[in-house]
Amino acid sequence: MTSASAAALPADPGANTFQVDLRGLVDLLSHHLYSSPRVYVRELLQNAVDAVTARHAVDPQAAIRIRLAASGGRVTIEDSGIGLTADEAHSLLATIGRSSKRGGEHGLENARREFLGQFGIGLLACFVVARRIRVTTRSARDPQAAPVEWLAADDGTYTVRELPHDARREPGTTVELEARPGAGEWMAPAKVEQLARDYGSLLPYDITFDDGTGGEPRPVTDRPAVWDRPFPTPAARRVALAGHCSGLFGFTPLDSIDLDLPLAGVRGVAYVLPEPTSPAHRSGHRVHLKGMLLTDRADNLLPDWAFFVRAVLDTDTLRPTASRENLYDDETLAAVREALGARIRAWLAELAASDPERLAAFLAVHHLGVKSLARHDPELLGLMLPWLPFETSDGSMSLQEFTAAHPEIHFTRSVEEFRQIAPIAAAHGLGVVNAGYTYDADLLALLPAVRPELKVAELDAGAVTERLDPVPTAAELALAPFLSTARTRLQAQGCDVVLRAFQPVSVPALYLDDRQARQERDRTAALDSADSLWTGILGALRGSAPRARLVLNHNNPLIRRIASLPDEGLTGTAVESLYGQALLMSQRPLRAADTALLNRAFLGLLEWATHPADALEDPQ
Ligand SMILES: Nc1ncnc2c1ncn2[C@@H]1O[C@H](COP(=O)(O)OP(=O)(O)OP(=O)(O)O)[C@@H](O)[C@H]1O
Repeated sequence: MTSASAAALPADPGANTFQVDLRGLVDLLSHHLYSSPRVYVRELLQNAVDAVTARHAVDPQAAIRIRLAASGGRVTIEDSGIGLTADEAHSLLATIGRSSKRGGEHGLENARREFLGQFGIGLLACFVVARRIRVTTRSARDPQAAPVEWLAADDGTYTVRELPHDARREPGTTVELEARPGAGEWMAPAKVEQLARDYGSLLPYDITFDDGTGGEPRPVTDRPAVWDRPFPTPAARRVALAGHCSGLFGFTPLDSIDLDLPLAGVRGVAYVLPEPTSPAHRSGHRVHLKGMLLTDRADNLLPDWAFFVRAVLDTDTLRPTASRENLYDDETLAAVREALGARIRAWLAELAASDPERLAAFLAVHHLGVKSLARHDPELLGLMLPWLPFETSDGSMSLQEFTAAHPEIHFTRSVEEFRQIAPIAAAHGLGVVNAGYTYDADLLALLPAVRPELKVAELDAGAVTERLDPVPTAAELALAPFLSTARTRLQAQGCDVVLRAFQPVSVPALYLDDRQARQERDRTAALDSADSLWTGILGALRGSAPRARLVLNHNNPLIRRIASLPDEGLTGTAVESLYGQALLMSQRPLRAADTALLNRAFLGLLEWATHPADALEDPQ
């Protein structure tokens, strides 16, 4: 019996060798490196595939055979690969971190190009589920070498012994695992077959599975990948891809996008999700590395904006992390990510040019994703302008349609502001776009870069007031005393009062302001609570910016009645109430002064309404 740690002899006889506690190491792997014991099936398949690849390089005529079997708490995998001599078994199988696949002039690079394994820890993964591993092997490189049996236990001990020549006549390797107590479920035939298919369906050699019931072995591999299969028509291909997607991801895709980057050795497909999904949601993509499934949860494969697809692909250039469960985030991955993003973007452009109906169906679900993408891509925005929906004062439509009627676009920054102003602005011929939704303000800001003839401006109080019909001079003159009372009353709120006639008649007053007016209000509020130094500075800044305005609607009967009230005190209270109501409708935040005014006006009206009738009569 030999200790695993003793296999690596120190170069200097005086030096000591690290001791490895195999159980501790296996615990570390199973709890901190691998996400699940299931990876042992992948490691077995991977070693068999690599062994066959190595055999093929020295003996291209050799028959290729990889057979996986499971029954009675044991899993066996047999390959017609390169095999091992007794010395190799000592040195490679029992030395953690040693791999034959990094040999040669270009070491690691070589391993990555030709083989799936490279780290020299794969076999250890089997100890996560097995208490004993038995390898019987015969070398193809050294036909004179006897077959070898390597037997290892999870306490870190192993034996190597040579077998008689007829114990194994053909080169190749058989690895047999015996389940650890409690790990039997991972070696149940159905589980092993399912895992083998999941990991190995695209591996480059035919692999079979035998469940030990005496039936025909079943294929594990299913090649070529669906995206590489020939189909009689594009429609037949579409149907096959849709079926593949629902089997793999559980949804029927809206469409599929071929992901083909020959230079980067990437082939695959991105399936468009049929339901809207949050931009914050990161889809898990399935990545195969030289056929072997690396992960079904890759979240760094596509640009963030491509959250509306789930991809499955096979690549031979990207690198795995040591757990072999994710992609190593290096420059190659960044370049591939960008190129895949460009591919998805090109698909969008093709759709816009050739199949508007499908594009419309896609945008009905995923316009948010496309908007997010177009924010940084004026060309794409230009391309999508006829299609991307916006909420406007003329209804939901594309900006292209909207600008045909309104070469000057006014937009509101909040949904509330839009709800309040848009119907009134629209009734007076002003085109307003609601930029309160995600990304819309960014897109409007980018619009002039795409269509320089368009004017885009934030909706301001002045622009709206200008569009509302002025009141005839005679009427305005007659109401001058009322307007003067109203202005005096709202002076302290920093609000002007104007009289206009507008639709709808039911709205008595409109509270309008714009960003500058808001800033001015905030400055005044700060002034009220500032100490004397700041009072001076803030005070010096005050006054030049436009103020908010309360636009009273001369068409509204209530306004006309209030304007002709004989009692100046009651008129003031009514004006304050109108201001408060319009302010509430605008959903602007209330300052302390506004809350005080609302309180005062409300109580004043209650006071008036509940006053005894005789008290209303002239005390004279
Ligand atoms: N079926 C096999 N046939 C021939 N040699 C094998 C076989 N399985 C393992 N080996 C040898 O044992 C070595 C160690 O295997 P192990 O699975 O631990 O690591 P690896 O495959 O080299 O790298 P990784 O940790 O990335 O999987 C391999 O490099 C290979 O030389």
